[in-house]
Amino acid sequence: MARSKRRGPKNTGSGQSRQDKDDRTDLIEKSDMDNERFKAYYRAQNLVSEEEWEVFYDALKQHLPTTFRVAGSRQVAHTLNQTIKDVHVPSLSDVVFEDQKIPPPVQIEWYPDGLAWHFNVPKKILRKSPEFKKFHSFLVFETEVGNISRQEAVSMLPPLFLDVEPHHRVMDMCAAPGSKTAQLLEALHAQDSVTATSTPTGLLIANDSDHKRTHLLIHQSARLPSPALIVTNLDASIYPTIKIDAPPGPNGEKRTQQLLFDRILCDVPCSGDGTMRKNMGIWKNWQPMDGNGLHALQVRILQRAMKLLKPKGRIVYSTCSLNPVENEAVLATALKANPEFHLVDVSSKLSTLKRRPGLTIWRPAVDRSVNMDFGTYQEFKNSQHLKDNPNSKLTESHWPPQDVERFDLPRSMRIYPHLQDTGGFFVAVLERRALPEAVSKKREASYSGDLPQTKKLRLEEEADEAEPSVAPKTDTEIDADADADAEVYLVDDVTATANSEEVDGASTTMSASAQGKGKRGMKNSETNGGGAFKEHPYTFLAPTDPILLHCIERLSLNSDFPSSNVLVRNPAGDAVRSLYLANALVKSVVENNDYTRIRLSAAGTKVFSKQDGGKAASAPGGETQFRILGEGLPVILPFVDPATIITADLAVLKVLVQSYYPLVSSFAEPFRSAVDARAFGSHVVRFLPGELDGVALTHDILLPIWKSNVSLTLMMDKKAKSALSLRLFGEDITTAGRDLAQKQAAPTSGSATPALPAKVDDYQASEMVIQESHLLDAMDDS
Ligand SMILES: C[S@@+](CC[C@H](N)C(=O)[O-])C[C@H]1O[C@@H](n2cnc3c(N)ncnc32)[C@H](O)[C@@H]1O
Repeated sequence: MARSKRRGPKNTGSGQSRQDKDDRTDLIEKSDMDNERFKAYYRAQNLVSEEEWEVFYDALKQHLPTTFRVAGSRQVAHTLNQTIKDVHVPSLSDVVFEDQKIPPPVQIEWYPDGLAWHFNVPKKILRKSPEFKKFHSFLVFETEVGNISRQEAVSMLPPLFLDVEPHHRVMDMCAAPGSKTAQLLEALHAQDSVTATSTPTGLLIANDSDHKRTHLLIHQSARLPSPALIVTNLDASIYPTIKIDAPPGPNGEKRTQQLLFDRILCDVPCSGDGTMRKNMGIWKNWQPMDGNGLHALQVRILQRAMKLLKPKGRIVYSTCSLNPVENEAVLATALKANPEFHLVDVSSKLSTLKRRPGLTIWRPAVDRSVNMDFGTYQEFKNSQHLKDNPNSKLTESHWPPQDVERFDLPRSMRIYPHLQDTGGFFVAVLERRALPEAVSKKREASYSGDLPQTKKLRLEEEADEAEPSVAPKTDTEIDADADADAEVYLVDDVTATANSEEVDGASTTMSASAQGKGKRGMKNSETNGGGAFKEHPYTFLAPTDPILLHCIERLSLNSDFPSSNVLVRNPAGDAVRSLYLANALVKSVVENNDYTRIRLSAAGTKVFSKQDGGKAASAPGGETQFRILGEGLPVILPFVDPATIITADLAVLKVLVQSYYPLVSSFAEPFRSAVDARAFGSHVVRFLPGELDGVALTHDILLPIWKSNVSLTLMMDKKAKSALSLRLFGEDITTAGRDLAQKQAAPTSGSATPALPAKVDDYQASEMVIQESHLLDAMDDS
């Protein structure tokens, strides 16, 4: 959604605290949910028939149901979904609150495999009904660990239409805060199992021009650690060319080629009026010029995506706006300029999704008073209105083109709130035609050495050669822009999104080049907060690096471990603290590009970390210890020698969940001897399916532990531990959970004593507790 600072609702996405939510100033009475300009504008656009208008308008005023998606790998998701169906739904089916029967959650009909749910229960009931309170805790904890994603139903659509596969090269151009990025990552990792992640051969670049929001994106994506993920912080409308390795030249010389994408998501900044049911401030502030002002940026982002796409590739363009100027008008302009693209008929996909076809007739409003007098741009151009308002930024592109029929705009999809009780949304799927055979052959020849090696081929230019495009900027021009901007990035404290300018009264985004040149009265009220771009460099360790070899040996990784794909991020390029794993394609991107120009915020995923603090940091012999990170384990697991994995049962898991540092001697055999025989440091335990006191573990769970001299620690952060406890034992039996329950039961009793004393061995407890924070807030931006 658009991030207007001047008006409209504050983005209520991730990062907002409960306190903030309670303090919301955009919550308004139903009687105030009315806006004459909105009515006049959209009635005239004929979004729905006259008879349907009232139902449509009334639906915008209704409380939006809570929706969530069961995330994670396919198997984990199905297991958790079954728990919701078999345990939670039955327990919520007979809830009566203040004499009213409260309906349980139901599955969203159109979402594949029934993995998305919605329920409409007021907050008061979530807080007071014991059954819903329990369900709510379950949702909060599972969201925390990444198994559930709270996301608006309609916001789940774009990734579904993108059809991502594990080998795809995927770009999410406007990705923060990242709910759709998470879906795309899941699709890349579709081959993951319950216990281990696959390493996709493709990659996902998640980009956002807002520096702070990019970091939110990194944080969110830690829930699905992936060696295939890159995060960048760039203006998508001038996204630079990314280079990767090409097959070597005839004499073995190194060559590069442009990275072109199979799939691109353009979930562009927009006026966001489809989110009115959630962002109620829009009722007060809506005016038609918001969409007019964003149109040009939306076109530029879509056209840049078109330039970055492979032949036969697919783009999904989406907004949470109802405005045709931000939707069909953008498509028509971009399709006209790029005739090698067409809209795909996706009417048979998600067949139960109720949708309306894209419009072919619309009229922009030319001022705030919703003046819609001009049916064509020509009329507007010759009008007295334009003579009186010579600074109007409205262009031909805001109106339907004369040959509108040729773009198949009805193939795009409009989702209205009254159709299936959701927010409003717009989605379109675009495809690029395949290259003519002659060009494909020429390209292949270029890599097998048939062409002079001096002819460094730009694949993008070849595609253009085959199918001349009338795009407004060439790649070379865009590259030149980006080059010019690179210097600016390093000296100016600015971000693209943060610096809004007024275009016909609308808040919109300046291009990075406009920012750099200090054009047009830039407001700099919100900056990237971090000054110049200050990310550390990325250095791949040599496979012979002693610390890397030490990690491989101590953690018993097999020879398949891609030790040449391990990178570190510090000025010296040494393995001092954290080690990250990237797949081959991510490595190729990192190694072939200039990061004074490309603001690279993250690459790959953190897998090992130095064990911190005092004596715990080094083994009794004094050697430095690295540990497998909890979130890194699924990535590393395929390479861990199975013989080194310790097996245990549910009883062991219960003790490890209940207390921080149980003594090795407190465990029953055979686990005690198995652990006793192990060295000081990081190990992996496989908890086998079984039953304990009526609790069933239905599939293997693999978790990292740390063994010190006499005790063990489960290496999970507190919240992940609580989520596991709730899922397995139906209650939070962790020390933190018990403390909290005690405090809640006796709020005035002062210091709460844990029901089970935590056993602390000779190494300091504080050194052993891992404080890997996760964002509490769910990702609920659309
Ligand atoms: C609709 S939101 C994206 C929501 C996101 N796709 C999700 O599902 O969580 C639009 C995003 O575009 C970003 N943005 C605005 N202008 C941009 C630009 N020129 N280039 C890249 N990102 C931009 C904003 O910071 C915002 O995060």
